Amino acid sequence: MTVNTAAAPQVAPTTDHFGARLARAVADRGPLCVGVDPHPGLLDAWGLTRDVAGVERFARTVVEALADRVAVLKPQSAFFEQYGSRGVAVLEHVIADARAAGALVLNDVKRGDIGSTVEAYAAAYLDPASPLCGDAMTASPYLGFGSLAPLIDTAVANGNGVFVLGLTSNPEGPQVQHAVAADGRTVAQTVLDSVAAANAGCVPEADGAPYGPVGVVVGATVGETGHDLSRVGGPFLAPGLGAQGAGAEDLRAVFGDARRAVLPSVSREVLRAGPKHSALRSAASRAADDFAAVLA
Ligand SMILES: O=c1ccn([C@@H]2O[C@H](COP(=O)(O)O)[C@@H](O)[C@H]2O)c(=O)[nH]1
Repeated sequence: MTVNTAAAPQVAPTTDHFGARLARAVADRGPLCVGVDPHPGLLDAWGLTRDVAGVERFARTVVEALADRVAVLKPQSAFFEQYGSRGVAVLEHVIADARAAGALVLNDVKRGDIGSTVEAYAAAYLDPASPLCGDAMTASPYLGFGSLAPLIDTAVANGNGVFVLGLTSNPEGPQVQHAVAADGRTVAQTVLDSVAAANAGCVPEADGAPYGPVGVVVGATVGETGHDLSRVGGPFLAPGLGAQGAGAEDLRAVFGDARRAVLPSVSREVLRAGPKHSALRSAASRAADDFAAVLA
């Protein structure tokens, strides 16, 4: 199936769509997304070694503590890739174990390239034949939104999702994302509008899914930017909470009425409570309560 990102992709009728799975997970568990980011500093703090064994112990602990209770786990691929093939093998287990325990897995890989290469990324992260396949992945639209068509196509065909970088949480983001394109829109607004077009018609009424398969990353740190978030039709991933300085109230300022579709995402804020399962669970539960008051 070929997806024209300017028009609505055809939805495979027999698939359990990402939007429907996400809606169920959020209804059962709340919208919190917790990152699995085995930072070297966190390995030290947990008394683990800075090697693949330490990363494996760390990631296994996070999955054991949280995969049966949070809606989404988001492994940060970079922290696994830095250990080469053995690190990637750990990531494969994290994905399988987290999904088996009921969490949706969002692979934070931020991939983007020319379309023919993007096809291979789609096969790696969105096709169930791959051991790295999760429920969704992050993607960079800065080779042009249309270059992501193979990702969206593969996601839709397999009932998975893609989260496209829109307004990232880092201070350097606005240099590119706030730049004004020839038609007067910012680069970020063109991304938001392209996501809206890709999602249009992709919300299968029968599933009652409130989300299309294409989400957007909008950092909780970005403040009121004047971008129109109202027509996206997919979920928002909101990193930048906790360690990067944003708090629950920032979600209201950044997302306004769109905040009901937000998945607040925290990594270090929860992970530094470890390694005890009970402490990780308490930290995740505190964060969830904090955000719920604003997102309800
Ligand atoms: O705009 C973005 C996109 C992705 N991230 C990723 O989220 C986590 C944030 O970690 P914290 O410890 O909660 O700061 C990390 O994996 C980033 O690569 C982001 O921060 N901002």
